[in-house]
Amino acid sequence: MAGLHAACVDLPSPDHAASQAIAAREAVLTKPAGSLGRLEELVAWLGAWQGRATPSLERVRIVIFAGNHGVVRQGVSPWPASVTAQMIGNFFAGGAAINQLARIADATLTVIPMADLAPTEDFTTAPAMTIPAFLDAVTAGYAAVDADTDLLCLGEMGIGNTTAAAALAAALFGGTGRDWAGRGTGLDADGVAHKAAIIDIALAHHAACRDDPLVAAQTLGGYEMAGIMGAVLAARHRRIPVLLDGFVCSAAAAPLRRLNPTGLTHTSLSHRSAEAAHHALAGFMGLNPLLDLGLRLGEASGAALAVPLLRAALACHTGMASFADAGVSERT
Ligand SMILES: Cc1cc2ncn([C@H]3O[C@H](COP(=O)(O)O)[C@@H](O)[C@H]3O)c2cc1C
Ligand SMILES: O=C(O)c1cccnc1
Repeated sequence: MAGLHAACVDLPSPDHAASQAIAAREAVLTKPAGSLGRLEELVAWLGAWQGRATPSLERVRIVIFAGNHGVVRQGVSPWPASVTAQMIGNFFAGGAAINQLARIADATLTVIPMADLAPTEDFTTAPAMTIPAFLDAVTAGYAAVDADTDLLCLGEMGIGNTTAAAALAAALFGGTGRDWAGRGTGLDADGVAHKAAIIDIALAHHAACRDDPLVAAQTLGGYEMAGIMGAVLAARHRRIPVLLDGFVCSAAAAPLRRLNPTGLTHTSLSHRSAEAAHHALAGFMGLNPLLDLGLRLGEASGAALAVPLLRAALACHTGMASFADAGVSERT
């Protein structure tokens, strides 16, 4: 854990020369200054992390980490844990939402089943993972990042993982089950109240884990969430920009932000999930979602949907004429 902790604290910075070159070009394009709003910021962000004055979106990769959760036996999801493996089959067959969105995004899709889909321990009674199993999952996530990537989109599949994400968010940012539990895949109000109570039992049982973000992730997270954290860390070390998906993906990355206030500056939050606590979580993490479409799916769907937006931002930046080239008068 000490080695991982050090790796999470010691992080490279963005390439300011690249973002300055992008800002300089942006200033002479045929539009009022700043009129493309966040699209302009996105291009500067891509370039700063890629270390290129002309960012590229040739190699966009989507990676979904999948894992199972012992806490499902507490009745926190309306769906059986078997759906995790069945959906992996669906991903490979091309039948899931993410398959369609990956095609639209012109991105490769990789699905990584974690720990042979063995469930974590039920965290109401024991830590979700042992420390070695947690570190193995983080390492597997780290290794899943191809250095030859222009943009990494992350997502997850794991029945029960909105409960793990809520518990982890509570441990990292405070509050109780009621603050963080949401409907997930379709719980009713009674179901959400039960889920909140289960989270409170876990928080009481593992009170000490609140002091250490990595221990919180090991105790309350899951294998696929540890994989996401490892992938976000690898992307930072390799200076690859990352699009995070929804509530679960955000919670999985959150320990990096708690360990280093700049730990997620190479990430962008693709969307605000309909999972109620995502708005608060994004606020604690200093992330401002790009899209707000009422999605509550996970499986990297929001991240994939934001890729065409980034492509649009980049097309404007690279394709627009300057005032001088187009013969358009500049502001008086
Ligand atoms: C068919 C199906 C496809 C999914 N794709 C993503 N999820 C999403 O729902 C799960 C989390 O919700 P909860 O905590 O309520 O179980 C995760 O697998 C997440 O990726 C799905 C869920 C289902 C049922
Ligand atoms: O936003 C998410 O990550 C999410 C929401 C509901 C179900 N699964 C995932």
